[in-house]
Amino acid sequence: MNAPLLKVSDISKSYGGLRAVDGVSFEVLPGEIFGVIGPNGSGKTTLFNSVLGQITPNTGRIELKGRDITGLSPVQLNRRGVGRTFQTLQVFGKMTVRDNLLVAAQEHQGSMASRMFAPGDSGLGARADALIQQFRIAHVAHKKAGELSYGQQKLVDIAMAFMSEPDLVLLDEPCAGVNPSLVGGISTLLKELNRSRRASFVVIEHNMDFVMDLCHRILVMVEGKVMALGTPAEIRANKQVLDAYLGN
Ligand SMILES: Nc1ncnc2c1ncn2[C@@H]1O[C@H](COP(=O)(O)OP(=O)(O)OP(=O)(O)O)[C@@H](O)[C@H]1O
Repeated sequence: MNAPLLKVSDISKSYGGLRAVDGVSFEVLPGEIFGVIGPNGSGKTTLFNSVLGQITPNTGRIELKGRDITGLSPVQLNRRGVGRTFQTLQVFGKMTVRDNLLVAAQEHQGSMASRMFAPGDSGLGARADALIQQFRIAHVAHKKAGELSYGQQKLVDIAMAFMSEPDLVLLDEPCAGVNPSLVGGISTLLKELNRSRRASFVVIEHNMDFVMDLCHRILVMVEGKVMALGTPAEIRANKQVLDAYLGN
């Protein structure tokens, strides 16, 4: 069996008396698209932010390729091959699409200067151009990102996460606010990136059709705990999960 790419063991995080994440463990395999679903407030984002070094969990251990990465900062994680996207867009509206990609790579390398000055190419132009092709945004590459539709900006946002050539990308609600007609396009793109770059994903998403179609395995969180973990078919057939979603 494949050694896990990401191993999350017994993560807990409390806010006052509230156990937002309560003893969660799971593994993501190389090349896997792993979904995390659950009702609002079930702890998905807190779990994500614990894995990504954005918050410090009270307990637990996180390993990437067998090495302990618990407590590393987002920049340190990025250098080890972990990327992320946020629920809200991170693009800089006044910069062109291509410059957004160059800035993202430079920030991943720890430099903030490119946000204040014109971004240098630093040999990253070819990488940006390849992503622009792959994301089918060549026709808008030299437009200011703020002039694009929300859905197109979302594509730029996702492309930015790939500038550091990550092995693992955590996507926080990639379909939120996106026109339903573009959701299929995002799914196709993620499948393509998974195949062509061997990138693994952890995806938080409320759009159930999207998750069921895209993910190899799905973790269901309820009240900070793991309620179920399995293939889309197993999750669909799980009565406990159906009850949690359909409100009993
Ligand atoms: N910084 C914080 N301070 C206090 N409570 C918090 C904080 N962050 C999250 N919580 C609480 O922790 C619980 C889990 O929140 P979290 O945002 O992780 O859930 P979620 O599953 O991502 O929800 P959603 O689907 O709405 O994004 C919620 O009850 C939330 O109010």
